[in-house]
Amino acid sequence: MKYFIIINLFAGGNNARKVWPDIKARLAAANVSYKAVYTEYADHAVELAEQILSRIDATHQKDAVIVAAGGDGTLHETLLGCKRYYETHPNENQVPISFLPIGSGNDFARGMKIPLRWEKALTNILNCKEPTTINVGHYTDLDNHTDGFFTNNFGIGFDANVVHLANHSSLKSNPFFGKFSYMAAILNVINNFKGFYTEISGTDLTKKTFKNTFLLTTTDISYFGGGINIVPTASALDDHLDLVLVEKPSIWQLILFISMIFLKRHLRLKFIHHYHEKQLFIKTNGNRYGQIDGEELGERTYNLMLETVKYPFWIR
Ligand SMILES: Nc1ncnc2c1ncn2[C@@H]1O[C@H](COP(=O)(O)OP(=O)(O)OP(=O)(O)O)[C@@H](O)[C@H]1O
Repeated sequence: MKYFIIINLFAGGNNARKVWPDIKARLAAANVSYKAVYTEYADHAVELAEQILSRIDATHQKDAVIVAAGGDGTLHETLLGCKRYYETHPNENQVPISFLPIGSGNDFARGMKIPLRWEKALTNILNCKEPTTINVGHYTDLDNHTDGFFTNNFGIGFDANVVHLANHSSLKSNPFFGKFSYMAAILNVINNFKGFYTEISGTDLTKKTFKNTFLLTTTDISYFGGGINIVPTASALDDHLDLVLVEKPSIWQLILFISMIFLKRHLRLKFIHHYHEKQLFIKTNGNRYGQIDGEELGERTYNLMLETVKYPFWIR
């Protein structure tokens, strides 16, 4: 096999930069044929994946693997680049994507049971013999006719507000307080969050409306937010998506919600709604923050159709 590695050295708060020399040494020791390319700016992995695919000739498409080495954001961008390439080259064999989790959250690795230690994850990649087809998330914005993909989740509301605030917090770049930026953002959002109106419907779900939505996450895997087991039964191996909608809780309900997450019983709470659907429609009012696979989407309104589409992965 020939491995094309897209590495984000900034992933995991520079963890990737620290472990990369060891990864290269391991690849050299195992006499692995690979080519590494480095992301130089945000979204660069999209372009790098497209460039790699455009340079692999037809005879080598069956022996090639693209490895996203970094966090969930690097994997997200790599998938987007591959999907965009095959939109214009639909008759080519799809080169599988693999994931070496050396980022911070690594939710995709948790969800797909990819070892979180890079040594083990790399061994699995090198021992893998065939691709596994995964059902990744696909969304279409019904207002402006754009679309995109996600390996993990598409969140509107609480989680997206936290990602936004933490990313723009002055604490984040502080060497000592940086690690508290998410905690500070969570407390801030809990204090100031205003619930929003949502309409949802699905393949087997007639329209439901909620006046005071707090968290609205469509997930393809069981984890979100860097290790929170939001839907323990969710799986990217089936062709369904799971939607979790939390109505704005009181402080006591919030404490109950958090405690029940640890017991994996939070989906039974009456202010939490869980749907497992092949296709979902989501409409919200007013400008709201969104996040996809932990990457900020900015503030906007949403009129979405979500479903899964298939892509080969090189993971087991
Ligand atoms: N050279 C670069 N300079 C600045 N940002 C970069 C660069 N390369 C990649 N990025 C951006 O870094 C961001 C975070 O990357 P990534 O998600 O891989 O790591 P992480 O945030 O540590 O991990 P996780 O998402 O699993 O928590 C992505 O938005 C990506 O676009």
